[in-house]
Amino acid sequence: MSRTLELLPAVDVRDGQAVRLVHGESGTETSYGSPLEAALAWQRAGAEWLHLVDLDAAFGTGDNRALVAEVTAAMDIKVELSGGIRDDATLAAALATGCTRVNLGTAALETPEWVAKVIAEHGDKIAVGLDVRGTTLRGRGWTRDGGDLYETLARLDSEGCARYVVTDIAKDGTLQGPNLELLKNVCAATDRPVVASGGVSSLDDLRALSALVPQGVEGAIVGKALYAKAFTLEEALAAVAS
Ligand SMILES: O=C(O)c1ccccc1N[C@@H]1O[C@H](COP(=O)(O)O)[C@@H](O)[C@H]1O
Repeated sequence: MSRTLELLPAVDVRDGQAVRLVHGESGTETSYGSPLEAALAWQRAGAEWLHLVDLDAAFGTGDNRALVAEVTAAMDIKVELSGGIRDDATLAAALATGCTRVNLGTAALETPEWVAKVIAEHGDKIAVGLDVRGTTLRGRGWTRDGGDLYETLARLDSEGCARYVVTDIAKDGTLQGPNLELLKNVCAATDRPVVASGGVSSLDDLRALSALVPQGVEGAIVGKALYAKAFTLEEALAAVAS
């Protein structure tokens, strides 16, 4: 039986607001109001997952931890939590929200021993976000280079990482379509499931990502396209179901 592409509508939180960025650059925010209202709207529309990001924690400009915990607690659906999860304390706080899994970015680049340890301890509750420009990973709010994509992928595979969330920074927030070549290359390099992030602009993009499910693309994060009303979440769910 062929699997259906999972859709993860995104709620990125900056300074208490749901926002979208362009290329993940601080200062490019468009605000979309209450994160809780946005998350509840995606849940009402039929989402099975929420991709929830604390952008202040990712950028190191503070955090929205209490709000992110409040949103997670209000959800009946699965939540993937990202942003600023870099040590025992921030990981414990993230897992204590009741989220389904967390997504580690910077930590996988800067503290690989700690990441290997928490992968061993928490299994598939840990995903690693591979945020790339070309094939160079970026951390600390995507402001610093963090090594080669494929070397890091091989290391994380050997440590038992359960899943990767792959973001093409050049596409993120741009409505230019996902980087299908990058996703195919990552899927060819690992047998772990891959969640695609960045660039989704149309239902055809979602159909193109669905065609990569047999190669290992498990899901797709959808952000700007939903907020810009390029399509509704109901339409997106129908498109990947057919
Ligand atoms: O999602 C974004 O738009 C984004 C932009 C800039 C930086 C990070 C962003 N999101 C996610 O944050 C985590 C990384 O956080 P950290 O490095 O672990 O603190 C990762 O999931 C990014 O995709």
